[in-house]
Amino acid sequence: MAVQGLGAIDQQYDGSALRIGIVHARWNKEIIDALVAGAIKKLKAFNVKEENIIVQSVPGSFELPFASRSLLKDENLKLDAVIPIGVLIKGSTMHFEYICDSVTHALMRVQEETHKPVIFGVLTCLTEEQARKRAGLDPGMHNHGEDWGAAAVEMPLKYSR
Ligand SMILES: Nc1c(NC[C@H](O)[C@H](O)[C@H](O)CO)[nH]c(=O)[nH]c1=O
Ligand SMILES: CC(=O)[C@@H](O)COP(=O)(O)O
Repeated sequence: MAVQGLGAIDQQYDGSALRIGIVHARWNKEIIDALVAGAIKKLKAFNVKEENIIVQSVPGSFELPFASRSLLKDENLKLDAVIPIGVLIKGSTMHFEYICDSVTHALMRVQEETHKPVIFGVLTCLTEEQARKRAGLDPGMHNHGEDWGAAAVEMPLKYSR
């Protein structure tokens, strides 16, 4: 079993001045909703204000890079980081592999182009069971959305402000 969860938090972070975007896909809604809730729960635990958490949705994970870049470049939003959230579950074709690979690389490019943290919130699962466990919907693992919320606070406070 892979080591679970973030490494221990290395210092106390105060996210009260941060503005964080969450953009989520609409595929696999029950799992997505749990991951988004986990991310928001952790953002608030780090004092990020509810009004400073901007949540939007896109059709699927393939649209996450475009939306993430648009949110980060939106001068009206003034986001410090974005958490793209998607759940990709292997089907019967190679569609899964191509989306996983392209979205992963595209999200990294958004980070490099915008110089703002893009937290990797995409589950790339072979089964629905794997995805449900990683959203905390079934026992055995924690809600990975909480990890992503914590990372979205740490990174801009450490590197972007
Ligand atoms: N199969 C999954 C998809 N597929 C849809 C694509 O992400 C994209 O929206 C479509 O190809 C139009 O461009 N998306 C997920 O998020 N999860 C899946 O399991
Ligand atoms: C991740 C996907 O695109 C996948 O769920 C689509 O299923 P299929 O490969 O059977 O078309």
